[in-house]
Amino acid sequence: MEKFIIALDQGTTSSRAVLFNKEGQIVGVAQQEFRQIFPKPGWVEHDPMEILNSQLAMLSKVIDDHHVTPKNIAAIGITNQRETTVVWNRKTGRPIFNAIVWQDKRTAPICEALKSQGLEEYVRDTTGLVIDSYFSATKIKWILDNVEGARALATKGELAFGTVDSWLIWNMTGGTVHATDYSNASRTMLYDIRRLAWNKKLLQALDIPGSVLPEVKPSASDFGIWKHGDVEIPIRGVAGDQQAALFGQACFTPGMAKNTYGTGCFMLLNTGTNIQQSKNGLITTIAWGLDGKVEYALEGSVFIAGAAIQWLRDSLHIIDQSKDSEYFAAKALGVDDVYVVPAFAGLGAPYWDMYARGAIFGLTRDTGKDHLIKATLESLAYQTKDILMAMEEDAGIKLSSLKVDGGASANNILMQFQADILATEVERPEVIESTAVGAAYLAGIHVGLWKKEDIVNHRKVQKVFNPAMEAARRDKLYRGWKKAVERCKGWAE
Ligand SMILES: Nc1ncnc2c1ncn2[C@@H]1O[C@H](COP(=O)(O)OP(=O)(O)O)[C@@H](O)[C@H]1O
Ligand SMILES: O=P(O)(O)OC[C@H](O)CO
Repeated sequence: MEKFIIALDQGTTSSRAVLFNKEGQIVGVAQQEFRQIFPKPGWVEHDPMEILNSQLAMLSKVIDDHHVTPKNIAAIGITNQRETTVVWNRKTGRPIFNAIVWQDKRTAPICEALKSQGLEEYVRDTTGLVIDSYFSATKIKWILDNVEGARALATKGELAFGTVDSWLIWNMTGGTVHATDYSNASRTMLYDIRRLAWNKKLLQALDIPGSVLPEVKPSASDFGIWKHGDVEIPIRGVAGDQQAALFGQACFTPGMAKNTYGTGCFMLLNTGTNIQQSKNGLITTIAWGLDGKVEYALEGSVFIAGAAIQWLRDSLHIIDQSKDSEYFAAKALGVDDVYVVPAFAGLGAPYWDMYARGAIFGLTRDTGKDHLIKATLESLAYQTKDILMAMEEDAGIKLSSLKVDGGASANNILMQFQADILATEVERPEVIESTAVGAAYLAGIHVGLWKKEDIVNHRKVQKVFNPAMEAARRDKLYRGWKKAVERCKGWAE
């Protein structure tokens, strides 16, 4: 009997369901974008019901489109935009507020209060993170403090918090399972990544009752059953999207790294069972819990990457589709004077500046749309260079090749510029949906369909981009970028 696995990839801008056959090949994809809500400058929200409905619609669509008999689907794996915070009423099942998205900056004052209590080192040691509005903790507090009646309900144990994986699991299991996995828990700024437990001191500091929290499980384990009519499919794999991509790129051993170009850009380096702390502005995160152990990664998180291309499309209306950026940027090749710093949501690693804001530099009378598009694309590569330099210094290694994936890695001009500006080979696999691959394999491994090593055998390289830029030009360009970043810092303070 033909067996399938479905990965649900709930990203920042779209919900995708990806159907894999037993050979680990993608045989179907259903995808739907959903609304980005920007109520105030610096605020970013999603409607949790839109997240849920679009994700379930894509799950049903991929099954229907490919005429798969549901009983042939061995398991579902879930991977998700991380940190994004949903709080819902356990009795009604309804969210009490919109999801506060990872990019949202409204909780910067709560972060400042934590810093002034001298908690920075404690947070780093315990959770592996820096104090920043990026993570879930301060978003939960904001909802409890600002939604009428929320705190009273929370105190009575009637509210549940979840990252998007938990929200989907809760709904798919009819409100019977309130759970997450280690990789997602490690993004809340409430989870002790050494002791593998929720941290009481941080919960107290933020006045968050422990009763709202989900159970934390290994990334390949039993997350309940999706019942839909007479269809029953087990949910057996869960991981945050960036950790899932690390898994999907088969970065199983310490020293292996990948960089995913989605809405943001996230480079993760496997550090095995070693909890490595960064001296250069990176964070420490749980990669996954598998085979009875937890493994860790160093991460460089860039907040705005593909989102900057969407800004060209949706706000400036100078491209119709993201992929058109390649065509227009090609027309401006050789013109290097313009820089776009897309600090629309502050700056993440290695700068961690919640008050930085975006800017365009180097405009002259002849600057046109093509230059702006090229500079925006290049900003993804410059931000990646910032991260790679920090990571190589932290880990004391020199990457010979960077494994890339995610939507924007399809862009050849960007990938060539990436290789040039890093002076490092860039390797793009045939399947750039590594996130979905990772989630599918976590589920497939748990139901015995695959072994970890199968990913290595199934993974194929599609193209290698070799660095071709002269060192002098590369250094000059990167100096320009650093200068531009300096001028964006602290803008909204
Ligand atoms: N050819 C392309 N060139 C540049 N950016 C692209 C291209 N294709 C997609 N993108 C960008 O990549 C992002 C989508 O990638 P995806 O991996 O689906 O992200 P997410 O999981 O965050 O929703 C969007 O922000 C889009 O603007
Ligand atoms: O939506 P993506 O794929 O850019 O991922 C978002 C990250 O998980 C945020 O930490």
